[in-house]
Amino acid sequence: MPETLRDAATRIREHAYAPYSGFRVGAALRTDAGTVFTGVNVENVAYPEGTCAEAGAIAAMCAAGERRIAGVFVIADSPDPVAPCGGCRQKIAEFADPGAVVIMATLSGKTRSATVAELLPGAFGPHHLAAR
Ligand SMILES: O=c1ccn([C@H]2C[C@H](O)[C@@H](CO)O2)c(=O)[nH]1
Ligand SMILES: [Zn+2]
Repeated sequence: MPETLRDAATRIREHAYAPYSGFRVGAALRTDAGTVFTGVNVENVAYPEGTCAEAGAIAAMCAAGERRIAGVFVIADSPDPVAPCGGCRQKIAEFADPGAVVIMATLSGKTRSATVAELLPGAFGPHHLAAR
């Protein structure tokens, strides 16, 4: 049986590097072509230099030459389903249709899902640059 996005995100989360927050996050995305890419948060002693799990998965997708996200799964050991930060919402929106679904989950099994448009209403997009 193929690994689900949940399985991939849960497995990769073990590799998160989060010594400062202790909050380990795993992300998995599936592309339009059906490939799965994963990422983890990678913190740094210079705190603002830390990167999110979603950003890692997106970087892996681009490095592999793929560009379209069909769906995202993100998981953490949180009381409520972990929500992508604002920056990650913008990063996901760059490569996903507004209707693409982002599933947010806790290790304990709670989930919530939302479309990209719901996560980032009124998003800044290419149409804002069109007059240039
Ligand atoms: O969706 C999220 C939310 C938070 N974090 C990371 C950033 C930081 O390393 C830690 C605490 O904010 O969790 C992610 O990777 N993805
Ligand atoms: Zn983020």
